[in-house]
Amino acid sequence: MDARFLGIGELGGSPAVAVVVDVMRAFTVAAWAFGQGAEKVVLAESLDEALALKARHPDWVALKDGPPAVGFDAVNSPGLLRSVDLGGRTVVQKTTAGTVGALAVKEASLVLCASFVVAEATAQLLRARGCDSATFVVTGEGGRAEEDLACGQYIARRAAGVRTDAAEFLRRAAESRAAAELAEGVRQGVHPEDVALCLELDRFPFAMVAAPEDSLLVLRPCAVPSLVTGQQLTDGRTCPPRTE
Ligand SMILES: O=C(O)[C@H](CS(=O)(=O)O)OP(=O)(O)O
Ligand SMILES: [Mg+2]
Repeated sequence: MDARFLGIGELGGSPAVAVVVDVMRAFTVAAWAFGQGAEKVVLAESLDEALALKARHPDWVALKDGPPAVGFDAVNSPGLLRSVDLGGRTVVQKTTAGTVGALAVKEASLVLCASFVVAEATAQLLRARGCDSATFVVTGEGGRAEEDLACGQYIARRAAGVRTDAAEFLRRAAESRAAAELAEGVRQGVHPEDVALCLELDRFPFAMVAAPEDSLLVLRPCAVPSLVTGQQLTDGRTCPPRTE
């Protein structure tokens, strides 16, 4: 696979195929939202847009990073979200890096949002769609976040069909600045198990596809049936149709 690894500010236009990586924590959290039954995750452009969507749809679950805030129902923490029943709900997510990265490539014909918990499913979807090139958006730290780079590199190798031991990639993520900040309480809205949950390889059997719907960018799970992982989608949700 011809894989490029770019920060959000380095993109210079939408690629054809984009894999937007945010391990800590946006796309680990989005995967947990689907694991907890959410129907879709709307990726909001701003905190104001998230609040406006919540006002228009009071049953939606508004989620942001950082500390809890008035008007929002949840924070960007897998450890906190995993005890919330989201069956059939719509989540609106706004974070500092992950959601911004996805919106930056919303014109791409295929946008996958990824982290270690959906790594193999993401790689399998890239293979199934015949993607021989992809741009991996390293969302953290201006494109230098080690946890996002390691995860993107691991997915690229798996998408190319290269048998790869994940241990070294997970070690790099575990030793990243983001992991240290989460462990040391520098970041807010954190559960003690967040780092461990972000390093859980292939926890979920689905990839996550973002596509425009009614002028919003909407993330949905895309089940990869051959994968047996810790948790299955139980309600028959499938991939959105191929658009390219
Ligand atoms: O919630 C997170 O871990 C970060 C927020 S920050 O980097 O601590 O400001 O957001 P994300 O978009 O998930 O990287
Ligand atoms: Mg991040």
